[in-house]
Amino acid sequence: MTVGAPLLRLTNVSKTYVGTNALLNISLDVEAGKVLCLLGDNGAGKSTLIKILSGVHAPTAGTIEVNGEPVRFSSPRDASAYGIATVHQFGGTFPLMSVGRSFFVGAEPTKRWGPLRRFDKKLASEIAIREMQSLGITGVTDGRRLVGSLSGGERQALAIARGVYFGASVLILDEPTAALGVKEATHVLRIIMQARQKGIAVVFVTHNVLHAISVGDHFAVLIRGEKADDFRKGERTREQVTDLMAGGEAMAALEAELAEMQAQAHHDTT
Ligand SMILES: Nc1ncnc2c1ncn2[C@@H]1O[C@H](COP(=O)(O)OP(=O)(O)OP(=O)(O)O)[C@@H](O)[C@H]1O
Repeated sequence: MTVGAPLLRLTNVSKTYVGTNALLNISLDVEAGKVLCLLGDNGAGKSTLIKILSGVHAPTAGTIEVNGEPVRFSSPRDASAYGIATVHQFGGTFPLMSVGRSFFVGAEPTKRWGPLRRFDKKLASEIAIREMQSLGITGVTDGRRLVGSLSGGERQALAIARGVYFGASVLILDEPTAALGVKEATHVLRIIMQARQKGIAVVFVTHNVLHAISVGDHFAVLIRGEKADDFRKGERTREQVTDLMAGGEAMAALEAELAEMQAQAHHDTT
């Protein structure tokens, strides 16, 4: 471990699929107790970056360091052994599993598994419910409920609670607020802040500028696989970020076209 090194550092990371440069020379630092927002429109390379960080894909070029030490993740298990937990968009894919069981599924038996020598459903349920409640989710009181019966926000909370409980130092959240209503999204944003307060590094992947700005400390904007901007809280306005993501010129062209259509409609009715 190198003193002062960021928890996770990417240097000039690129990923090429056949015929596509999905990522080109991405350098990023992920710091403990901070929220790094990864912004980008469809196809910008966000999922590819998540796959690299979570050990699903190896980069074609570039280096990854954890606490200053170069690493190579050859599987998601490798990344998780380094404390990197990834929460996918719908908070996990076990709709027919109980909340209690899904909380412990795939967990490393050596870590917090100790008291559960054989799977103890009652205890697993109690722990899952307690951990969700500690993140302010009070609507789920029975760990026997099926994951599929939880709301989108509750599923996200369950997956985040699980990451926190099993000692993640980096939580990667893939579009955690995308499918949620305003109230639930707000709750998930609050949970992100709680994880940050616990000293966890959060990588919040989103295309929602408002959500990003409300919780982010550090921001990177991806456009067609390249890092188009990298800034800290307060250094850009919401409009500046939205314009950059939408591609300023494309937006101006659309506005001009809409104005013309409106003028035409006005002309037709008079
Ligand atoms: N397995 C693959 N093979 C070939 N090209 C791929 C593959 N996966 C992604 N790509 C391409 O790489 C580019 C980046 O895709 P990626 O899925 O990382 O973007 P994204 O920002 O996550 O988009 P979205 O928000 O739509 O999921 C796109 O042009 C995509 O078509």
